[in-house]
Amino acid sequence: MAPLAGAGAVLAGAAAVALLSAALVLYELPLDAVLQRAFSLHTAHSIKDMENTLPLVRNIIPPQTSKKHKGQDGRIGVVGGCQEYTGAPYFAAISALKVGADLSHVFCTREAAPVIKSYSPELIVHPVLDSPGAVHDVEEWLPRLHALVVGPGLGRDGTLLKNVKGILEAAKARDIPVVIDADGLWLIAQHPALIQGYRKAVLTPNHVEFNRLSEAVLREPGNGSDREAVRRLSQALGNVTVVRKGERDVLSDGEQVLECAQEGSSRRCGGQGDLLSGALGVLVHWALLAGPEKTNGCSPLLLAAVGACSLTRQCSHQAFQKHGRSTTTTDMIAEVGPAFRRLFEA
Ligand SMILES: NC(=O)C1=CN([C@@H]2O[C@H](COP(=O)(O)OP(=O)(O)OC[C@H]3O[C@@H](n4cnc5c(N)ncnc54)[C@H](OP(=O)(O)O)[C@@H]3O)[C@@H](O)[C@H]2O)[C@@H](O)CC1
Ligand SMILES: Nc1ncnc2c1ncn2[C@@H]1O[C@H](COP(=O)(O)OP(=O)(O)OP(=O)(O)O)[C@@H](O)[C@H]1O
Ligand SMILES: [Mg+2]
Repeated sequence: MAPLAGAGAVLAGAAAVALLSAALVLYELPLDAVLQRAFSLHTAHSIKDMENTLPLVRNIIPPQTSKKHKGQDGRIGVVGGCQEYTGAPYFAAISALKVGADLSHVFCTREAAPVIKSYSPELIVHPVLDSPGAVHDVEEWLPRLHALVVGPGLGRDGTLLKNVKGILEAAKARDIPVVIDADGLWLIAQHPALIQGYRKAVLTPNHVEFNRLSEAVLREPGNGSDREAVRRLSQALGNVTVVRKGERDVLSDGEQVLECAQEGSSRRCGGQGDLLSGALGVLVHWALLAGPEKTNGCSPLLLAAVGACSLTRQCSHQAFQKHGRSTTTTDMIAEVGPAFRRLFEA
């Protein structure tokens, strides 16, 4: 059970109010889910403050019918995968499929491709990222993709980062939603203008990545416990959605600040963030497709982020119950289906 869930819980958290100068409302949600919504005084969302968020996430999930064709529920591209890191792009791409995307592509370096292919026949793997024509090669696929997840296992090689810069510019020109994670965030810290004001971007920094971005963009060290810091970073980037992962995930579009404290686990094995970014790729596509009547005026990207954060933590919780200390990200991916059903379809 999440620590703040309690009987009839609709409380104001006084300390948090003081800290945030904001209203903090706790909801008791089904399945022990606790999501806190905290809004800055600069916005007036009092009615929305009272709403639960998970039901809105449920609203954006496309119905499964026999009338659809392959690809309709999502064609996602993951940009990452190099000599050192082949697991991360695999985790992101397979998670996108397990959440419900129909097709999942990986754009990686030549030598990473056979390795990633060998993990799964379900992924479409393009060995293009270190080729001279990388930007052009990926650009050819962009019209067929609904969202890009940029960064898992990318590494920090200068040539690769230059290619990814071009790919990001091409994705923006086509208005394709992008989730930026891991070494993609390293690139953004070097070139914040790349993403400045692009409202279809979500950044998913961990503790270290958040601090690096804060230093680069705000010239201030990120304060890990300060929700305002997440809002400030989002605002400074022109309201790009920021998801700071941690003991609690803090999410902001520069106006609203949400917190996800879904019960996860104490296991901190690598790859959990990659699962989150892949899941988010699909959910961002679904949320944008759903339209305002389904999202009830809430930011679709924030809703998608709430969905991905809750799901990742629920996967962690379920996997840990079965495997304890030996839990790995592969065990969490096996829980995506059951966790999704429990959170969003029960
Ligand atoms: N199987 C695979 O292929 C995987 C590949 N991956 C890929 O690896 C690439 C690099 O990504 P990354 O996240 O390891 O970043 P990086 O800048 O090297 O920092 C790491 C260091 O930061 C610290 N640290 C981290 N969290 C912290 C915290 N909360 N609080 C405090 N400190 C914290 C900690 O340092 P410590 O101080 O413990 O030595 C940690 O060692 C990227 O491409 C990614 O996608 C991963 O996705 C995993 C699975
Ligand atoms: N201290 C914690 N307690 C509970 N859950 C956590 C904690 N830290 C992170 N998480 C959860 O773990 C998941 C991944 O976050 P993390 O900070 O490990 O990302 P990451 O470092 O990018 O992971 P990766 O190893 O994939 O790169 C998120 O769902 C986050 O909510
Ligand atoms: Mg990561």
